[in-house]
Amino acid sequence: MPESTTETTGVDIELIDVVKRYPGQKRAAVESLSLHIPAGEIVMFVGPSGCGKTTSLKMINRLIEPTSGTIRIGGEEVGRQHDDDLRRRIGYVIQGGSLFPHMTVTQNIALVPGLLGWDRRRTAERVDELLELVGLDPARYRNRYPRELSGGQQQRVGVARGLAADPPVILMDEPFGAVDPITRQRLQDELLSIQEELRKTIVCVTHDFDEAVKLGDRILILTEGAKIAQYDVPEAILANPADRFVADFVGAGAALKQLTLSRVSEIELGRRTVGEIGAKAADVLRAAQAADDDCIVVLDAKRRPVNWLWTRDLLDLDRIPAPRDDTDLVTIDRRATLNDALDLMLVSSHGSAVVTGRRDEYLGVVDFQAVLTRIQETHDEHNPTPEVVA
Ligand SMILES: Nc1ncnc2c1ncn2[C@@H]1O[C@H](COP(=O)(O)OP(=O)(O)OP(=O)(O)O)[C@@H](O)[C@H]1O
Repeated sequence: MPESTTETTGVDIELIDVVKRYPGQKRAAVESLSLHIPAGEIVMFVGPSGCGKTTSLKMINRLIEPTSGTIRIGGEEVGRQHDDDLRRRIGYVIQGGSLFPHMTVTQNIALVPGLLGWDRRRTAERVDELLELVGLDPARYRNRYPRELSGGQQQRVGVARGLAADPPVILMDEPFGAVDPITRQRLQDELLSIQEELRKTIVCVTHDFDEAVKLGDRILILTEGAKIAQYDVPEAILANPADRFVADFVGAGAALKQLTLSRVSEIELGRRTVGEIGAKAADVLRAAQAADDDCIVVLDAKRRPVNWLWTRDLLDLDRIPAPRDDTDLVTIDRRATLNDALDLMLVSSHGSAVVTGRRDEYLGVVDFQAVLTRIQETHDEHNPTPEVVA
C-alpha cells in the first residue's frame, strides 16, 4: 500500500466461508469465499462472465442475502445490522450512475442523507461539497435533471451519491462501463484523486483488466463459483501469475493494453488502387486489375477518400461517380489507436479502414491482419512470456 499522509477513513471487510446458492441453481454462484479487504484500499474483482463477481459484491451490503457464511465490516457482522445502518456505512455506485430521472441532481445525491434524517442545510452543503469533489460546478448542475447531463456527468453524480453520507466503504459495480473511453479514463483518474484524499475502502467489479491494474491496490481474480485464482497487488499478478488461467487472463489484458498504446501510424499501410471522381472507369479498372485489387478507393479533388467501389461494379460505369449518402467507407486518422482501428473495422464490410493524414488526405489502408500482426509484435517486444507456475 502506498504511503499516505491522509488518514484512512475506510474500514476492513472480512468474508469468511461465504456461500451463495440461488434457488434452482445446480452449482453455487459463490462456493465458499474467504477474503480480507484491508481498510483504505481499492480492491478490484475481475474474472470471466458469470464467475460470481457481482453476487460477491452485493452480499457485502446485503443486496443479496448470503446462503451461509459471515461478512464483517469494521469488525461488525452485516447480518446483524439494520438495512438503514448498512446503507449509511456502505456507498453503492453502479454503471451509468443509475440516477432517478424524475429527481434533480441534488435530490439524487441527497437520498441517503434523507434516509438518515439530515436537515436541509447540512444536506445542501454536503451536495455542493460533493459536486465540487467530482468536478461539477454546483451552481450549474445542482438543479438539473439527469437527462440534462452527459453520460460522464451522470456517472460523476452517481459517484457523488455513493459518497453522500461519507461511508467508510464504497461498492462499485462496473462504474465506468457505460461511458466512452476518454470519459472513462478521466473518471478513473478522478476516482484515484478522490481516493487519495478520502482513503475509503473501495470494492469494485470490472470486466476490464486494464482498469483493475490502473485502479486497484489489489486485484482479486475469480474463476467460476467465485473461487480465488489469485489475490494480490497488480505488480505481483503481472509478474507472477499463479497459474495458467491467470496467465491467460493477464496475457489477454496485456495484449489489449498494447492496442491502446499503439497507433495506426506505426503500421505499414497497404496500397489500394485509387480513382478520382470523374475519372474514366475503364482506366481505373485496368489499374485495379493490374494490382489485383478487388476494390478501389474513390478520392475527391482534394485527394480525400469518399467511397469504396468493388472492381466488378466498375464494369458498368463510364466515369467514377460521386458517392451516395449511404457509402460504408470507413476512414481513420493515422494518430488513432489500434483499438479504434479494430472497432471501426468490425463495422466495415471491407474488413479494412482507409487511413488519412493531414487535412484528411488519403494515405493508404489498414486491414485486420496488419493490426493483429502489429499487436502481436508489440506484445512480444514488451511482454516476454511470463513464467508459469504449473
Ligand atoms: N438472481 C439469480 N438467480 C439465479 N441465478 C443467478 C442470479 N443472479 C446470478 N445468477 C447466476 O450466478 C452466477 C454468478 O452471477 P454473477 O452475476 O455474480 O456473475 P458475474 O461474475 O458478476 O458476471 P458478469 O461479469 O457477467 O456480470 C451466474 O451463473 C449467474 O447466472
